[in-house]
Amino acid sequence: MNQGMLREGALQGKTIIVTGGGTGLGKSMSRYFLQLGANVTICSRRQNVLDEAAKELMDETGRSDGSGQVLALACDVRNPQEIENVIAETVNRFGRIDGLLNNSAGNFISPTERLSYKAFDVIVDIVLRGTYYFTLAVGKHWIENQIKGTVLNISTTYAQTGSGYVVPSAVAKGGALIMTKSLAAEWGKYGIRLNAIAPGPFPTKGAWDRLFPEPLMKLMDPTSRIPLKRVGEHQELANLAAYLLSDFSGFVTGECITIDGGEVLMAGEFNHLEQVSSEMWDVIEQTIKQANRASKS
Ligand SMILES: CCCCCCCCCCC/C=C/C(=O)SCCNC(=O)CCNC(=O)[C@H](O)C(C)(C)COP(=O)(O)OP(=O)(O)OC[C@H]1O[C@@H](n2cnc3c(N)ncnc32)[C@H](O)[C@@H]1OP(=O)(O)O
Ligand SMILES: NC(=O)C1=CN([C@@H]2O[C@H](COP(=O)(O)OP(=O)(O)OC[C@H]3O[C@@H](n4cnc5c(N)ncnc54)[C@H](OP(=O)(O)O)[C@@H]3O)[C@@H](O)[C@H]2O)C=CC1
Repeated sequence: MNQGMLREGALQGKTIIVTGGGTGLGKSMSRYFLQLGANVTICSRRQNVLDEAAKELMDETGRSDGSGQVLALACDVRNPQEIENVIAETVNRFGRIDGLLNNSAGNFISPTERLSYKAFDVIVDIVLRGTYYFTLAVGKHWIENQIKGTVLNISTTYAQTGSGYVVPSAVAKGGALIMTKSLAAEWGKYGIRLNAIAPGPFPTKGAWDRLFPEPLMKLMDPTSRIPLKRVGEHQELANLAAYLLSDFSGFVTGECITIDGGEVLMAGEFNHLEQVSSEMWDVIEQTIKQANRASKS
């Protein structure tokens, strides 16, 4: 489904900060927020990437009524001063902040025993510390100014199950998910909501270069493990993100919604039996029935 879900203007008057908004899924979600009338600040480490993305997004979605504007600010989410600068510049430009989308991440696949100490730190610092720092800074701003803001954290399905070969990411995403739920309980009294999305595979250059590189691609088809037999479309994720950042989800908080074509369900012990042919099922059925009869005699 490659279509926008919410009605036109559904995010009009809102300002949303999107970390990692210059590439991949962050850029796709930002595009949809702009189409729905939100002002969006995109931020990440590389100003040139952000500037290019901002131009592309404005060319595609540009509106003449003053809404749907993009601000591109360099910010390393590991640096609290740079985060505070993004908040100040966003308020200065758009007057307010209503939503924070923590989407920035670092990740790569590797057997854990091959990792250095620094390799763990770099991922945990971007994903867990960065998400906490940005949420804390924006949360303080909202509490001080009595704003009922909304945080949306991009998680992963393995934040709940764990996964080998991406241990630093699993640890960091797992921590960020527990932070989402913990703060949803604590800050509910301020009207602040926090939710998360756990996407399955959605092709992006950033993820594919580091998680599904050429040598692996030759070995496996990632869709074979997915009950719906396909990867996600960016608009499908953008629809869910826009809903969770909009007022339509006003009673949803502390939730993590999985959007993965059923991939996590494959943990079920018998799900791999789809490889068994119809003829083989005939044999299996007869064998079981024979055993049933034998147990009655
Ligand atoms: C099997 C089928 C799968 C299909 C695909 C499905 C995917 C679905 C699920 C995925 C869920 C999550 C996805 C994501 O998070 S995608 C996001 C990916 N995007 C990014 O990572 C963007 C930003 N990343 C980066 O900038 C870099 O990758 C990095 C995180 C490494 C940070 O860069 P930086 O320049 O700061 O760091 P260094 O290059 O200096 O590296 C730091 C240490 O890490 C070590 N390192 C780096 N890469 C590897 C590697 N491949 N293996 C082992 N170690 C590595 C590096 O050596 C440094 O350590 P040392 O200084 O001690 O050597
Ligand atoms: N694609 C997929 O299949 C899946 C993705 N996800 C999640 O979706 C999100 C987006 O990933 P995706 O679009 O695929 O990959 P990208 O690599 O395109 O996105 C990662 C973004 O994070 C930014 N970033 C990295 N380090 C920092 C930092 N220190 N400070 C600020 N920004 C930083 C990068 O920008 P820059 O380099 O300029 O700093 C980049 O824009 C991530 O949270 C990822 O974990 C989850 C499940 C599946």
